[in-house]
Amino acid sequence: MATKIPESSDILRVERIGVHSHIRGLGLNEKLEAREEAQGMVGQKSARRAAGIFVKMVQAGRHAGRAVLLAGPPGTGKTALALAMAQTLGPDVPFTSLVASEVFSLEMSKTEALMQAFRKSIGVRIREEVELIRGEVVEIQIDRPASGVGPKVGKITMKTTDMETIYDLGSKMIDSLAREKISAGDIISIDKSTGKITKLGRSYARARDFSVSGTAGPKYMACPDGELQTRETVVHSVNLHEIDVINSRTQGFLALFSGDTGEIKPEVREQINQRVGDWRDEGKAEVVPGVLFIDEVHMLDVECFSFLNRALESELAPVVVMATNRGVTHVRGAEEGAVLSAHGIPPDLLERLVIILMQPHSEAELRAVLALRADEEEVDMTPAALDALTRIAADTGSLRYAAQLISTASFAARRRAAVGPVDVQDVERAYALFSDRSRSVSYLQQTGGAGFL
Ligand SMILES: Nc1ncnc2c1ncn2[C@@H]1O[C@H](COP(=O)(O)OP(=O)(O)OP(=O)(O)O)[C@@H](O)[C@H]1O
Repeated sequence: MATKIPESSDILRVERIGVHSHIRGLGLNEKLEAREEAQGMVGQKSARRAAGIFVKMVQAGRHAGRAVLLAGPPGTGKTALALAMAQTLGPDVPFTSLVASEVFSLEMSKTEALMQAFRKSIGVRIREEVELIRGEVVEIQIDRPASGVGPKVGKITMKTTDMETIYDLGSKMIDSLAREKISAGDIISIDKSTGKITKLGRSYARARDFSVSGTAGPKYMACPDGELQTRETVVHSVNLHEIDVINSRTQGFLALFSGDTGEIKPEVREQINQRVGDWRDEGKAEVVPGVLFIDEVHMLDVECFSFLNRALESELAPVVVMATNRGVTHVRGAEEGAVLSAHGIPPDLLERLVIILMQPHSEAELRAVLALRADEEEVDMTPAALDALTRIAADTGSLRYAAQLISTASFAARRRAAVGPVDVQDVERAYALFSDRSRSVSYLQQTGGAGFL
């Protein structure tokens, strides 16, 4: 089987991490101690340190068979911490986030859903050697056929500071050059095997041609030196699931766009594992474990837990980070009369878990997180407005709710044509417009709405 590699630019990655976009890592120093605020993380110092130590174990390849359980009340930043672990592992490391109940609602078996989530969380860096022609365009000459019909032909002259060469052009290359609007003075690279043309910039020698001020001009650069033909190693970062889907006859890569990948045959996965293993042995690819975050893990059932137990042992396993806010509860799907278990997780899986406790945020921490979010959303706020938001976060017990009010308050400020930063009145307006959970529940209770609370 000739294994196809998906091109990362072709693939739509839908990651639900917009609200966590300010997080860039665990914010630890060289001794793995947490700084008060760093890389977008605030507080949770002992949890961050513990997560950092686990990441070190992963980097040393010593995490097989183990997983992390983050235990703490809602809104303590469990997702944020799991994402920070992924980012500490590397910039192109996959992060997959899943709420346990999702595995029951997809149009596939729950173990297949988990398997796909596992494979989405394993990154493969594929190295490819490409031959390039890179230099400055001296001249493009296009010859129309004398008869007026038939394909166009032409020549392109390219140079570096050390050499100059003329290459023949076929009609396809002529079209690509026209499409990319390549002209003399441009610095380009051409992939020899695919013919892909990339415009890198424009030669300094041509800087005078574009002296019109106020227009966003091209990027000027020096004419390259050395040989025109060079070899370069490019790295494609993909995940195992993407390779599975693209090589699965019944799915094809279009399924990656719709997300409707259906079930994938075990034989396809076995072949991919084999092929990726070969690439790894040949030094062509590197397998990098990413992070699979499973929120509300107590919602999984025994069948899912036994799948996890087995999958954690496999050679290709991501870092599994589970989260729960439950104490002792029943394991779902266990036989009648089954014993209660800590966090609703069966004891055999519990034994494999490293448990990290998450503490509720202090007011100062809530304020710091909200300030980071305002910064991230490029919303300027007065200190008093930030204080008001902090109070809302503390009183409603929902940092997420308070964070959501940032953009609404900013909108309110624009509506009143405010010239300065977002102020308390805008926060109040946003708070009045959009209810938090406890206000909406008490409203429904007062008006006779049905409820289970
Ligand atoms: N310790 C933290 N440092 C930085 N940002 C945080 C921290 N904790 C939470 N946040 C951010 O605060 C916002 C609200 O988070 P929320 O409390 O919903 O976090 P979460 O990670 O989804 O929590 P949980 O999974 O525990 O419910 C998010 O943008 C999140 O990234």
